Amino acid sequence: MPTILGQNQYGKAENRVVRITRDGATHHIKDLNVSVALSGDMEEVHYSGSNANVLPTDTTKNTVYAFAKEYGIESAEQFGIHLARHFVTSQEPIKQARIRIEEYAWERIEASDANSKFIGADAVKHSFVRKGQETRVTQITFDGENWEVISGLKDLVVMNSTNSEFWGYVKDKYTTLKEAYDRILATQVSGRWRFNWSGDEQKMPNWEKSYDQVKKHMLQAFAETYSLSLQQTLYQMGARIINNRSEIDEVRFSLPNKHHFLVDLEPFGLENDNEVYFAADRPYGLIEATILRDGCEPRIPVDLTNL
Ligand SMILES: O=c1[nH]c(=O)c2[nH]c(=O)[nH]c2[nH]1
Repeated sequence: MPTILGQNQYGKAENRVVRITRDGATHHIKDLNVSVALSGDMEEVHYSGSNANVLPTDTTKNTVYAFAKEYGIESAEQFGIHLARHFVTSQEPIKQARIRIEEYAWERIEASDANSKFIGADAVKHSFVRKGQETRVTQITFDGENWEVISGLKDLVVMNSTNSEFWGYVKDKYTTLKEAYDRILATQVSGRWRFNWSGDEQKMPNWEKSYDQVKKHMLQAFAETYSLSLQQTLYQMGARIINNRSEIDEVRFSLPNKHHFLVDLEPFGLENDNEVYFAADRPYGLIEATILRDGCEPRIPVDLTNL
C-alpha cells in the first residue's frame, strides 16, 4: 500500500449542555460546551469503510446528555472524567478518549429591595445573568491506564495602572521604543494548569475549589508584582500557583501585551502626565512560557490555541 493512516480521532464536537439542579425553588446551573474525541482501532473505517468498530458520533452526543441526567455535573472536570472512562472502558476498539469542555458561568440576579418579599425573592432562586469575565476550560485524556487533566481559562482581561516599567532592553538600529518607568500593564490571560492526579478516586482534587484558588493566586500575583517586564509578571503568576497548589505541577500562560500608548497632547498645548492613553489592539507583544514544579516534565502543549 503506498499510503498509511496516521493519527486520527473522531467524535461529536461542541455539545452544548445546560443542566439545572433543583434544590427546592433554588436552582443551580451548569452550562458546558463538551467536545468528544475518540481514537483506537480505526484503521478499517478509513481503509475500507467498515464501521464495525465505530461508535457513532451521534451516540457520543447522546451520552453527554444522558450522563448530565444520570451523574449530574458536579464540575466540568468530574463530568469529563465520567465520559472519558465510559468510552474507553465500554468499547473495546476505543483506546483513548479526550474530552474538552468550556464552561460558561452564571450568577444570580439580585432581588430589588422593594420586591424581595414577593416576586423578587423568587427571582433570586431562578434568575441568572451570564458572567462576562473569563471562560473556564478543561481537557481530560484517558487511555485506559493514564489520566491527564489540564484545566485553565481564557479571555480574562486584567490591568495594572502603575507599578510597571520596561527599560534596559537590547537596542539596535531599528529600536525606537522609549524606556518606560511608569506604564500601564494589561493583558488578556490565557492559562492552563496540569494536575498531578493519577486517577486515584480517593485522591481526587476538589476541582471547583482548585479553580477558584488558582484564579485567586494568579490574580494576586499579577496585582502584587512590581513589574519590570510582562515576562517577569508571567513567571510570578505561574510560580504563585505552583507554590500554593500542590495538586498542580505545570502552568502555561499565553499573555498578549495589551499596549497602552501615551497620547501626545502637546499640539493642543496640553500636558499628558500619564493620564490619557491610546489602547492599541494590534499588533501586540505575545509573551508565553511554562512554569514547572522542579523535577516535573512539561506536557502542556506549547500552542494553547490548540487546547
Ligand atoms: O513587558 C514587555 N516585554 C517585552 O518583551 C517587550 N517588548 C516591548 O516592545 N515591550 C515589552 N514589554
